[in-house]
Amino acid sequence: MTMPELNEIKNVFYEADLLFTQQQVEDAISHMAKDITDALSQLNPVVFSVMNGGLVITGQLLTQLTFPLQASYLHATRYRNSTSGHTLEWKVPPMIDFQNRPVLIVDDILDEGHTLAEILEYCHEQGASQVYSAVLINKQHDRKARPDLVADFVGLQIPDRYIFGYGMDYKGYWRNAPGIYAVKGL
Ligand SMILES: O=P(O)(O)OC[C@H]1O[C@H](OP(=O)(O)OP(=O)(O)O)[C@H](O)[C@@H]1O
Ligand SMILES: Nc1nc2[nH]cnc2c(=O)[nH]1
Repeated sequence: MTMPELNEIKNVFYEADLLFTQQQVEDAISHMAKDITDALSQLNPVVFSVMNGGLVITGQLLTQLTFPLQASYLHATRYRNSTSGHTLEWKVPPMIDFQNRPVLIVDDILDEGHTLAEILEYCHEQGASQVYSAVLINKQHDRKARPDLVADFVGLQIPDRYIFGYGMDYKGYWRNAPGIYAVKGL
């Protein structure tokens, strides 16, 4: 990336609106961990992180889930480093066999929900006994892939803005931002 583009990346961070601080996000993740523990601690689940965005939330959740589980990842993407969605592309399918076992899919954001809906359907088709979903962020608007599409465990609600931080990117950058930020004007 050339310098002017890197300047754009820096400016996006400095001009963004902070929607949730690091402390608020950490509190939300702890609440999710408690609810997930109540629901799944006796079920020996397989937990799949949806790469790339699920990386940070999954890492922080896992150390608060102190019961037997197996953790792995899958990689499905719809946005490909841009700010609008395309068709879902499977880059890495799940690599742990979850036949007749409960599955928990962990992702950063439920926006229109096409990504999550396709992953959940795939897990049902492949023989999971139950399929649960956890997202750090639910984006509030009326463009969901299905009107009834909600995740089982949700950390925070946001308005209809394009956000980054805590695993979510702006043009491939700022997944490392320590809070939830909305891009100015988006
Ligand atoms: O609800 P939707 O409208 O389907 O969007 C949500 C998905 O979009 C992002 O992934 P993206 O495809 O950008 O890949 P990434 O995880 O590598 O950022 C995010 O991590 C979710 O998986
Ligand atoms: N980074 C990021 N990825 C998304 N994928 C779907 N919605 C969003 C969003 O608001 N931000």
